Amino acid sequence: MTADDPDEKPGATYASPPCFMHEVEGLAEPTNPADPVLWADVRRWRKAKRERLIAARLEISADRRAEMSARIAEGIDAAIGSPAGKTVSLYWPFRGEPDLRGWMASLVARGGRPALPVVIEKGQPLVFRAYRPGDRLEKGVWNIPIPADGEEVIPDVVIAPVVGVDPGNYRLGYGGGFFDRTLAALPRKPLVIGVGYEMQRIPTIYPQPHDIPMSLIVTEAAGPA
Ligand SMILES: Nc1nc2c(c(=O)[nH]1)N(C=O)[C@@H](CNc1ccc(C(=O)N[C@@H](CCC(=O)O)C(=O)O)cc1)CN2
Ligand SMILES: Nc1ncnc2c1ncn2[C@@H]1O[C@H](COP(=O)(O)OP(=O)(O)OP(=O)(O)O)[C@@H](O)[C@H]1O
Repeated sequence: MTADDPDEKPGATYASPPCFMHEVEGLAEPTNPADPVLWADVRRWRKAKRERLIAARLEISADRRAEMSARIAEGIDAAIGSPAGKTVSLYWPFRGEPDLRGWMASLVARGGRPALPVVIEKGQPLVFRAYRPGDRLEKGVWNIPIPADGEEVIPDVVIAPVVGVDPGNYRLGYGGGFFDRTLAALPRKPLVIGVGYEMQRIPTIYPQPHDIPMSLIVTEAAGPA
């Protein structure tokens, strides 16, 4: 492995990696939150991994992304069955995420209740607002469109777009910690479906104590796993 290896592990960019880093790889237990040095390494590694994964995702053609989004929508249907009466949080796609807005319309047609996540404040949990295609949107944090008027709801199902995902169903997101913080704070845990492309699967995100695994993952290749 060289310092340029895209799969380098945390610390690998140093001439002398911190001596404990070899213990991280393959570690089944969450690492120690009280160890700030280790977390600093993981955070640095995640930032670099995130950037590479987002760049790779944006290189996929829009047509191919649309095809994969359609397969993912089928996989979600297979996973949740009838959505009638269920509140399902989706997301407004950005940075090449699967576009499930067509599926959102079919959700409404089948009696489901879509919602979108809203960042109220950095460092705080997300809230979810009811949203149906055509409802008024406004610009939220990072310019992500959010429902302007929707009532606040608690979702039964949360569809979470991943930047990366590992075999333990741990999600690498954009680095705000929003989904983890939100799941930790919700009164009842929803079914959390991570969605992404096969190319976003990675061997580990180096899960930390704050990382909450998703219930299942749906990609273009396979249904629920
Ligand atoms: N489409 C979509 N909407 C979503 C999410 C998502 O993952 N996808 N979210 C899921 O959580 C929330 C937004 N989360 C975000 C978290 C961080 C950044 C962001 O730009 N972060 C900085 C770095 C932050 C840091 O490292 O401290 C950046 O990339 O420059 C953007 C959105 C709610 N809405
Ligand atoms: N339940 C929580 N309580 C307090 N802080 C948290 C919680 N969950 C995550 N965080 C903090 O959020 C920050 C970012 O976490 P992480 O790298 O896991 O983000 P992410 O999952 O990639 O981002 P996102 O969910 O926004 O897409 C970390 O500093 C972490 O400590």
